[in-house]
Amino acid sequence: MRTSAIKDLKQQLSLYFVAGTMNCDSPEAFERILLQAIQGGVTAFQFREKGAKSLRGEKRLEIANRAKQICREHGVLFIVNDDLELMKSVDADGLHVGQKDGDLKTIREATKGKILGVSAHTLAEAEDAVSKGADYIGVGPIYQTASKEDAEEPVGVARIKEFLMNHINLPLVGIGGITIKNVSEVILAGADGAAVISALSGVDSPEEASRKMSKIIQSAKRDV
Ligand SMILES: Cc1ncc(COP(=O)(O)OP(=O)(O)O)c(N)n1
Ligand SMILES: Cc1nc(C(=O)O)sc1CCOP(=O)(O)O
Ligand SMILES: [Mg+2]
Repeated sequence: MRTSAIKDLKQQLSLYFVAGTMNCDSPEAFERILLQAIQGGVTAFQFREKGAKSLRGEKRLEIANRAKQICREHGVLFIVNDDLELMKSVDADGLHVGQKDGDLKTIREATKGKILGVSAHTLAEAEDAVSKGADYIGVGPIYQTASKEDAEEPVGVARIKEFLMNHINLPLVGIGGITIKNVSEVILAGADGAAVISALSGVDSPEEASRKMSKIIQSAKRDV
């Protein structure tokens, strides 16, 4: 990736909303929440339709297409979680994979021309992701999270600082337990963005929460 493209991606990942219909009361609520969160300032969205209550088949494809449409209309990056075939079917901007989602070299080959995000919990995983051509890294869980059943132990913002001290220069996105109250700490530690599920999907006003979070992130970025 060119330096200017990395800089653009760092900005585009500032407030990264991750969600699926199972994080909301219904598919209709999912669309409404996504739109409101975008209106408040979300800059990237990851379609993570996963787990027991998630949609399958045609319905899943339909909702993914609608979410992509909403993102495109508002200039928001649209990333698909885990599912390469779905990413291709909806022509998303990219794919996000974790350490257990397959061989990274093969996934990189299959996502040429798309943004590839990779989760890293340790420095060794981050270095591996860099060497295999990831475009950004999701680091976490920064704090305790209730949104992911198989989450690792929290690593704290120290892990972000460790990556930076060891010259991991890709865009870094913190994830896991990030809220309005602690997001500034994540950005001040050096992350380029914050990825959240419950802070935007589990609130009365996703627009207001998103607006507040977005302001805090932009202001913390000026202080780094
Ligand atoms: C931005 C971002 N960072 C990390 C993750 C977690 O990915 P993974 O470890 O593959 O877990 P699942 O989300 O697939 O359950 C993410 N999704 N997004
Ligand atoms: C999807 C996901 N991945 C994580 C990781 O550590 O890789 S933590 C997480 C859940 C984030 O949800 P919330 O913002 O509600 O804590
Ligand atoms: Mg995954």
